[in-house]
Amino acid sequence: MEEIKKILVVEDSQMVMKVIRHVMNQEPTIEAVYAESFAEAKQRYEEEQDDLFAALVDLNLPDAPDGEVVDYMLDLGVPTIVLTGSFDEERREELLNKGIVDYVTKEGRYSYAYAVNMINRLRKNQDIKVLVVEDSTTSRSFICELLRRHLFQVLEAGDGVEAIKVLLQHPEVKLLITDYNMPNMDGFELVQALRGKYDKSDLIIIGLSAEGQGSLSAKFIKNGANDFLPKPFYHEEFHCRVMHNVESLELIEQIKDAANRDHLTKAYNRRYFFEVGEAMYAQAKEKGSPLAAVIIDIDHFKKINDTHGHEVGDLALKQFSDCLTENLGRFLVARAGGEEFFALLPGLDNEKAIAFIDKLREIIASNPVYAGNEAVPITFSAGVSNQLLGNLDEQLNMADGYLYRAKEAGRNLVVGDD
Ligand SMILES: Nc1nc2c(ncn2[C@@H]2O[C@H](COP(=O)(O)OP(=O)(O)OP(=O)(O)O)[C@@H](O)[C@H]2O)c(=O)[nH]1
Repeated sequence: MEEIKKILVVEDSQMVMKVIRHVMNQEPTIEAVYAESFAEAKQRYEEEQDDLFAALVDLNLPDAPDGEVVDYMLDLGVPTIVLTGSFDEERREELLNKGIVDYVTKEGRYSYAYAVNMINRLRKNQDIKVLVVEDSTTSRSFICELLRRHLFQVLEAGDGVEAIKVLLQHPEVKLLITDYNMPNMDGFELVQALRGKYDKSDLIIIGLSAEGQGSLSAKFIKNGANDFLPKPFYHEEFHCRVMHNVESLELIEQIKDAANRDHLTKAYNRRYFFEVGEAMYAQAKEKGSPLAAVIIDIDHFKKINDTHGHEVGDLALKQFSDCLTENLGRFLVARAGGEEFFALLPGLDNEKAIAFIDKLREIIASNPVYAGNEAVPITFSAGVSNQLLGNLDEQLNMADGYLYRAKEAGRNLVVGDD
């Protein structure tokens, strides 16, 4: 389950507070702590500081009429979103320069929903790595500061060559922001080099083009960047562009997950298993390297459903699946259907694969599922085949034959080629 993070909301108007509470209550992963005055905000901060990750504060409070609560939060290093009754261009500029995350005018339900969406964004940003590629240290520091303010994990590189090195060390980077004009390898060369390896939906690239170089923007896109941003830009322009691209990537990931993963357990599904597995099979056959195909089937699963109900059955499937995914981490594992799972273990001969799956059998057998306070033991039987006969289907058929023998022999057993 996702960790719940806390946010401090400071607002003196009862009516506004009611709407915010309502919108916040729809967010299961964020818990709000409320304060109605500056004094109360200080108190809440003292109590909750270790769990707080951001604050949403009203600019004008009866005991802090001039935005003192904003300075207080910023001084403590709390990412702060400001709520204000009226839009004031000068004030907005001043606050953004001070280092607030965002500025939201109280204009109705939509603006509170926007603020909560921004809070959610901050929460998710903490897990996203961004690489900033820019040779000018001033400009690089500025961009990095903007990103850090939005809680991204930020990495830096001074040119394209360095960027490629950083990416190799940190393959989990999701967003790359690159300047055009740089020594050794410029922005276009970098984008071209990266697009050979990373798809647009694996790594977002935003190109920056300097003033007076308008045509560079279009060229960035033509070379494979997801987006561009002409310099100089406003804080909000930059953040909106980043947010828009990150949200698109997350949507694509959701679509990929819906296509590739099983709804209940979130493990890969049968379709994905064959898509990736057939390529692994072909590669093993071509290289003559070992590949173990495993079919894992929970024992007497029907009895769990019949005795404890479908909900406990579902819980057992989820726990079982999580345990498989965790222990088979570097291998391909999928829920083939019902209580049956497939796995492919490249690099392991039959003996090693059996030993590996047998260890997993012991782990599962010693981790019961709980139906209330009652421990319900779970065991599985498995068949393991390393015979690369004709295709992956045939290899799985062999493994299925062994699984049948394991069930026949009394279950809670692993059977392989020997
Ligand atoms: N709760 C729950 N049950 C499921 C799900 N998918 C399949 N099942 C149940 O899994 C059970 C599988 O039963 P069987 O194929 O008879 O196998 P078994 O009881 O595990 O017995 P053996 O495999 O012979 O050890 C059926 O009762 C299905 O209804 C699911 O998503 N959730």
